[in-house]
Amino acid sequence: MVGFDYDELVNATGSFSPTRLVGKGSHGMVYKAMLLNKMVALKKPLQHRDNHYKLENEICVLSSLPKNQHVISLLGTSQDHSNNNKLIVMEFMPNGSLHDLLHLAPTPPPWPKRVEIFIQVARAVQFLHEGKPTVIHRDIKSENILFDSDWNAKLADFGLAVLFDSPSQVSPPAAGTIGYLDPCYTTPSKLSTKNDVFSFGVVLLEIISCRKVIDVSKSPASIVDWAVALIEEERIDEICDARIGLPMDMSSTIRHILYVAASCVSSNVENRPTIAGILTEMENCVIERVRLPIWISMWRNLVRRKKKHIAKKCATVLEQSDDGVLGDHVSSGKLLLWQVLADAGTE
Ligand SMILES: Nc1ncnc2c1ncn2[C@@H]1O[C@H](COP(=O)(O)OP(=O)(O)OP(=O)(O)O)[C@@H](O)[C@H]1O
Repeated sequence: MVGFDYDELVNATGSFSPTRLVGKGSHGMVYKAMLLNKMVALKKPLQHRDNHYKLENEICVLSSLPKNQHVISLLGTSQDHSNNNKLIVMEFMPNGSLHDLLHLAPTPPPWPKRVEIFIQVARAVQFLHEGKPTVIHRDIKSENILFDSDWNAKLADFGLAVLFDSPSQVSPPAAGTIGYLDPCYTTPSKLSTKNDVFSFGVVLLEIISCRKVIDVSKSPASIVDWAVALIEEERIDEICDARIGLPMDMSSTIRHILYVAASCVSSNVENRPTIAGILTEMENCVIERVRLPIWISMWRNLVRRKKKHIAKKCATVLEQSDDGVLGDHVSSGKLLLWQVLADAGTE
């Protein structure tokens, strides 16, 4: 890991100028800066002792991870020798967060993009849960899913993450963000990968509905209570973001993903799937969807050929018929048939 010169970072951010500020969390401010001809993001903790611990923890977890395309990359750190303040230098994510995309962007994301995001975030979580040691993120939420320049999703903010070596290790106090936090995670001993699975399920519901995870103007206020009741009653359409129509060929995929989400947020921890199980389910239903257009096009070809065949037969009969006997009826019938033939040829 690179150790950056603190003064160089101060310079690169214009002394932490507000014009370079790209985000603010409850623990730190994030600035963009040009370093070695590359745009990077710098995280500076807010002045509170706990925030420095969180930053140290984030450095410790991120530096223990191998590179992954769906997890934010740590580029280095820096230390202000006058007060021991640390800074994190990480890759810059220019396209904002999933939270902004869902709740602030003028145009809602199309359904195939939403499915791509589910899978990319699931891959990030799988990488953490199946690594050695296992990492439990503890703060999976739409604000912590950021987009790179190609709109690939990456999981960020490892301030609360835990390196989970064995179930007997001393766990930190339960923590997370209200709305995403597993209600079963009430004591340190309840820490498990299933806490992340719960939060991931909430993110799935948020992506599909674009509803705020806690909306006090609605009843029920919690997205989980609202969506699970609708899923149980098979009222799937009412959950889907109404600003953008759900294409027919996507409806079974989204239905399937809603079932996955419902199992992730199950109040019985044992009933929740592992992230590997979730990923297999999601990838299977995407493969189904990709297969569908092949069947549709085969079916359409068959219909087109039949239409052409029937139209040609009718045309021959009409050619052979005596226009004089049937008069205008035949002429308009021919016209109609040529229209059918033309349609069959161009469809
Ligand atoms: N690498 C990055 N590139 C661009 N923007 C970023 C980057 N990292 C963070 N941000 C922006 O800064 C915001 C705050 O960052 P982050 O969530 O890491 O701070 P935090 O104080 O730990 O947050 P929390 O309140 O969740 O604890 C993010 O929501 C995002 O908008």
